[in-house]
Amino acid sequence: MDYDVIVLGGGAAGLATARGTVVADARTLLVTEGPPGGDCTFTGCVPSKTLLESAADGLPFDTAMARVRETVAAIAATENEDVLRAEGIDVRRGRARFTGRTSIDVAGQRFNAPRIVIATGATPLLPPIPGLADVPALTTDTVFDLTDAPESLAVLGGGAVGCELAQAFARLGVRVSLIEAANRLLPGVDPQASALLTDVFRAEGIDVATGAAVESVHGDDSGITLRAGERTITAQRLLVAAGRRPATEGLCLAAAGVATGARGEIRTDRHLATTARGVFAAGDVTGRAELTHAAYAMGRIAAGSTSRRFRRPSWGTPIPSVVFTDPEIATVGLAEHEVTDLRARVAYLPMSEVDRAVAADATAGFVTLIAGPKRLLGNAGGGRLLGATVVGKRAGELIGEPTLAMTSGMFTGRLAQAVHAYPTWSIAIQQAAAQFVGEFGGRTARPVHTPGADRQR
Ligand SMILES: Cc1cc2nc3c(=O)[nH]c(=O)nc-3n(C[C@H](O)[C@H](O)[C@H](O)COP(=O)(O)OP(=O)(O)OC[C@H]3O[C@@H](n4cnc5c(N)ncnc54)[C@H](O)[C@@H]3O)c2cc1C
Ligand SMILES: NC(=O)c1ccc[n+]([C@@H]2O[C@H](COP(=O)([O-])OP(=O)(O)OC[C@H]3O[C@@H](n4cnc5c(N)ncnc54)[C@H](O)[C@@H]3O)[C@@H](O)[C@H]2O)c1
Repeated sequence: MDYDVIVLGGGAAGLATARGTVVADARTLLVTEGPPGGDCTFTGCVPSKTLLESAADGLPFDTAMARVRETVAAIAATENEDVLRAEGIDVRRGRARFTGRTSIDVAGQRFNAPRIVIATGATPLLPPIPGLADVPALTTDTVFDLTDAPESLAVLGGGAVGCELAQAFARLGVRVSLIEAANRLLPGVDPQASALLTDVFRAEGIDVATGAAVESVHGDDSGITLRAGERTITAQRLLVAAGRRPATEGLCLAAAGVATGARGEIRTDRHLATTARGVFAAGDVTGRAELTHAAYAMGRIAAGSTSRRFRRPSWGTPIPSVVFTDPEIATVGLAEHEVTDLRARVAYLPMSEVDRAVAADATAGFVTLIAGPKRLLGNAGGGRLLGATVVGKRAGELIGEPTLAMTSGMFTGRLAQAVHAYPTWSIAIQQAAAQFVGEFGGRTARPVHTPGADRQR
């Protein structure tokens, strides 16, 4: 065999896999069509967060875009082909396809290895909306190449991409319409977070349409018109942010015996093994959690799975998620509307009761912690944490503590017991957790799904 492990795809998942196998002394080949770094570095997290930061700093559009290009280049330089080769990873640029369970082809050259890890990511999804394929729509693959600000932008899809980029473009002076088919923005998060973000967006001048499934699109370079039920939305440019689909096209998965699921995702077990012996998958292509840190975590598991026969690492650790709007929306585990165990309790704390938020005049937001009984111990010590939602200025930083609590399975009351520095934002977690072991500021944890619970807020 040419190598011990071949990794297909050089995004977060592929890089974590290759770095994990090479330190275990496995001869490792990384084949990647795009440059190492993948979606996160070039068309995802890095450009979008730089654009949001630039917009918050009040930079003009062209300066903001220049900062995006500089930041992408700086981060790409930390993981380029030279860096990887210096770490002992063989890198081959090109598109790979399977020719068998242990062999691949890259531009006519064949490589083989007993273990292959598929980490080819995902690509923007263009929904089958009449007319969409005929208009010059932007996606996240192209939007960061803009050099001039459009006068107006219609954003199709109110998920994480749509919300983050709608706010960034609006703050950069673009007239933005945001159109979401579900009855609220970010349909997966706590409904109160969706409502709060909608209010903030509208106050910033974003035209938010929810419950508005786009049914037809037409237009050209000079303008686009979208129809969603009774509504007609026009804008100079259109950004499609309607989700992503696993990138498996042309991989010839059948040649290796790798099966896919209903959404085109590669089917994997908890060790990230596919249906083909010796072939594993990690990252967005598995459809498990489309996040960089999740892709990284999966890459580490896949690397472990390629080298160990027994006690292979498993997927299942709590994965936090942050939407980097202002305010940020950070979640881990369950939101209240997803809880089914009626023994669970909910602690709610509005940011208006957190002194740092008051001092910063940034009280839009809240913390919700959900805790359930521990095995044999019930709710003693506050039970164990099942989930958290934090909405606020630094929510993305605050979600780390609940994630740690869930990962370690510790008593929720420990979050209240640990002394937090005053006046930090993170004290909000301590104040909320205190509600599980007593009363704090007149608040105690309440049962989930209490009739009229919303009125308590
Ligand atoms: C606008 C935007 C913002 C985002 N913001 C965040 C964020 O703030 N935080 C967060 O956690 N996540 C964010 N994400 C999601 C994050 O970018 C992805 O979850 C992550 O990049 C997935 O990594 P991956 O390694 O699975 O795939 P990718 O990064 O997509 O890497 C796949 C690689 O495989 C290569 N490839 C594909 N097919 C082949 C083939 N046949 N042969 C060889 N190579 C191939 C590709 O060229 C690519 O380099 C964002 C996504 C978008 C679009
Ligand atoms: N900060 C972050 O962590 C971050 C940021 C951006 C993206 N991401 C990841 O990237 C992935 C892709 O994000 P996304 O926002 O594109 O996808 P998404 O699936 O989260 O959201 C797409 C939205 O488009 C809506 N939609 C689909 N068809 C529509 C139609 N015809 N009319 C109106 N609305 C329609 C859907 O209802 C959905 O709410 C996500 O899974 C996310 O995990 C993460």
